[in-house]
Amino acid sequence: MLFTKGHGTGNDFVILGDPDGALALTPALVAALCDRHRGIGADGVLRVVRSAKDPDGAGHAGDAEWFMDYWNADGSFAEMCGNGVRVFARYLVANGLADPGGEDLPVATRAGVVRARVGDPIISVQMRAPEVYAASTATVGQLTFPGVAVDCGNPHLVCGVHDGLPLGSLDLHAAPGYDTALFPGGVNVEFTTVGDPVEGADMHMRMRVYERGSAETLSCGSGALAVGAVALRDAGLRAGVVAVDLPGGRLTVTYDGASWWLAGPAVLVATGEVDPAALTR
Ligand SMILES: N[C@@H](CCC[C@H](N)C(=O)O)C(=O)O
Repeated sequence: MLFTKGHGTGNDFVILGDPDGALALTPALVAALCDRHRGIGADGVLRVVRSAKDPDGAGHAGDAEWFMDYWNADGSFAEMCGNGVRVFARYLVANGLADPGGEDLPVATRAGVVRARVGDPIISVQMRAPEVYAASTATVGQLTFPGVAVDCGNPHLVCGVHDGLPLGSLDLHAAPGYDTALFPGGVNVEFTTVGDPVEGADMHMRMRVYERGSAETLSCGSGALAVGAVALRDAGLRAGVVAVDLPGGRLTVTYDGASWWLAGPAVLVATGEVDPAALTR
């Protein structure tokens, strides 16, 4: 099985080209590929398949020829992956499957069609509008953090960390506690503090994330979008640019009053061949 490895600000993916939908991908195989000791190692898998060749893709395709079939490291599906879309677009262009100089590139996801603008090294994606919809809390050990639920196509809970508590002091080795009635399918939990002003941005946030299905990751694009949406809302801004710093680097969220954009680097680092049978030995 041929694969490509790529990442966006350290959120890393095994990319499997499967244009005609011939690959029998299972949760067990995804988990084995993502295993950092016995497999290739990644936060998730991106299967690159023609929308028309995948039952899920066909239902979400619109004008998008390609469907991002995204799987978390534990073998579960997710509706959206903001870093994944940018890496997916990089893969399409690098492999001659899409024209970098053309119109914004439509990509079908389980949360609908998003549009990528491909630069080097930055790829920007016009994302589905985030919806801030409920107050909730997350717990880490004995600490409880108030937060807000945000729907970015996939579920997020954005929690502010206050009282001078350093983000780095949170123990995110285990999943934070959350309200399972509000998030029956699980949730990605973001912890944020306000950063010092940075040039070119109206706001600057720092965040760490514990991802549903993947544990703590170095970056989460849809999580950054959720954080940007909450930051602008809390500041009473109807548009603006939010720089979001994560352990893996900086993402930029821009709301121009009509559209939401997520921007950051997307890099392919390796190609190779893996023997699926060897993964389970
Ligand atoms: N890292 C991704 C989000 C991946 C999906 C998430 N773990 C979920 O289950 O919703 C991103 O960059 O958005």
